[in-house]
Amino acid sequence: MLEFRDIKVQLGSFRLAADFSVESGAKLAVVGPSGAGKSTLLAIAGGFVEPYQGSVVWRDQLLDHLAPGARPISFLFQDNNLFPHMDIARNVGLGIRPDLRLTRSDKDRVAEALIAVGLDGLSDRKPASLSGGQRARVALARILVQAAPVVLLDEPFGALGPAMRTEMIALSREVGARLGATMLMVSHNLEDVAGFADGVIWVEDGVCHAPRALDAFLADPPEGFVRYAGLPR
Ligand SMILES: Nc1ncnc2c1ncn2[C@@H]1O[C@H](COP(=O)(O)OP(=O)(O)OP(=O)(O)O)[C@@H](O)[C@H]1O
Repeated sequence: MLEFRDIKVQLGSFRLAADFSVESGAKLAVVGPSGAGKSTLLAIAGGFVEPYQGSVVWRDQLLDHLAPGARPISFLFQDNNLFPHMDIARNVGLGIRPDLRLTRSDKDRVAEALIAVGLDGLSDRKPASLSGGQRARVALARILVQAAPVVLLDEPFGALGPAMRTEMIALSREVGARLGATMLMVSHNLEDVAGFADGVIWVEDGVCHAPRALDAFLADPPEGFVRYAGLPR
């Protein structure tokens, strides 16, 4: 279980509270108006934003004093975080060892991950020579080799067209299933949310609300979501 235990943060005049837990293996969408604090919630879990109160807990272990790199968490951002001067295999290998001193078995893992995301045969290419969708696959291959039990995705496929986004959402779920990972994805795209998530964390007015099952959330959404999504009342 991933717990946000009575968390409170303040960034300038912006305040955010979170007090709930996420079941292991859950796939949740983090949804809310622009500026509500969705990215901030992920940053709290990742250790990039420090709460002035409360704790982040993973499987009963307090993460508060761990640096971001020491937490059991992988991140996927829209820019995919790829290094332009390194080929695809090295970009993925960084997920195993940042100094890239890869053993034979590490290299095998990289090759397997590239096959799993559909990039077999492209390991020597540089990111600039790939399409946006292929770059997203590289980032997902890195998530696979990192094998962290928690994966946080912040509007990861916002720059892709609709069909490619749908494909990448499905692949993300597949990657998550292979790892048995707990996943939180920030998205403004309700089709992506429906394709990805079993549940929703609604963020509004300084509060990250406890996850609710997607069906229950959509059947009885908060008033703010009705406005946000432009749903008929
Ligand atoms: N380092 C910071 N210092 C001051 N304010 C900050 C800082 N980081 C974020 N904020 C503020 O916190 C609020 C929440 O930002 P956040 O990026 O979490 O929102 P979001 O819901 O992810 O928005 P969007 O959907 O537009 O990406 C915003 O008002 C933002 O300006």
